[in-house]
Amino acid sequence: MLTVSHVTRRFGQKAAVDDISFSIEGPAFVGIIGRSGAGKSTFLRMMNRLTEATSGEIHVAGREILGLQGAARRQWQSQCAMIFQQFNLVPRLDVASNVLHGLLNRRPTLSTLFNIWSDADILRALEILDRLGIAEQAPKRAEALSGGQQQRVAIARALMQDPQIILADEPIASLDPMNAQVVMDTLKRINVEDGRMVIANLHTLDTARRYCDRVIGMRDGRIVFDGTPDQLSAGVARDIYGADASFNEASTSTALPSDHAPDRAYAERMLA
Ligand SMILES: Nc1ncnc2c1ncn2[C@@H]1O[C@H](COP(=O)(O)OP(=O)(O)OP(=O)(O)O)[C@@H](O)[C@H]1O
Repeated sequence: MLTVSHVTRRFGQKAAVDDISFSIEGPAFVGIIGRSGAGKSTFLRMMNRLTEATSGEIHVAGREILGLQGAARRQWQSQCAMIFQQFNLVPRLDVASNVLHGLLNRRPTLSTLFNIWSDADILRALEILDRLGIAEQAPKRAEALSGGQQQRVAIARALMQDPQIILADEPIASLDPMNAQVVMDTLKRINVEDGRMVIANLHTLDTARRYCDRVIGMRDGRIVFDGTPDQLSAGVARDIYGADASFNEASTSTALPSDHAPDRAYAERMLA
């Protein structure tokens, strides 16, 4: 269904994503892991056409999507909804309107600007909120909700687009563990119940292991691991995060050697 072929994105001399290729069959839940700067966000943003690729092709259901322009590009963007770490809601707007903004690419700008929605659209937004367990929040301003609730609103907005693929860029990085679990459970439900592909950049290994069918590890713009969660051994994780052999997932920062401290501290956080 999805084939990524030799995709590269350069910023000046630096390749943020460096000639990556992989395929995904069917509605899998795929996690992308890697240290900060590995190229995870750049890849998701290229898929969604928020960032242009320097070279390469991405085929989805036989259609090349990196070359799409104008209306076709916007249509693709609504078929592959994006969820961000910082939710990207309109804070002062009520929850239901935020969800309805998922239709942005599918209707005239003026209607969106003046918040004019059909009864059918409003009903659908409320049904989605109900499905995600936050229907009672519909009239509240988005900014009044907890982080976990806001991320569920962002997922509801994504579902409003009825996307084939959901791209989630560090969807739980700003959440406490309990809210993180609710959000990941929600994404998993959507993946399993609706058959929508989910590709999520994740910052903790245990989340990748728990929720993903497949994990892709990136380092310096390249894919250095592509396998199932049970193939993701501590040694493989060390390679991905650039930590040395003294490293293990249960280690604490005090157990780490002090040279290259920032890198190790980062790797430790990832491995925790
Ligand atoms: N717009 C840009 N201009 C210049 N360099 C960029 C730009 N966007 C990303 N980069 C660089 O590309 C590399 C990959 O960044 P990217 O954000 O994709 O990594 P990441 O794995 O998502 O990291 P993080 O987890 O911190 O978001 C980094 O070196 C980053 O500085």
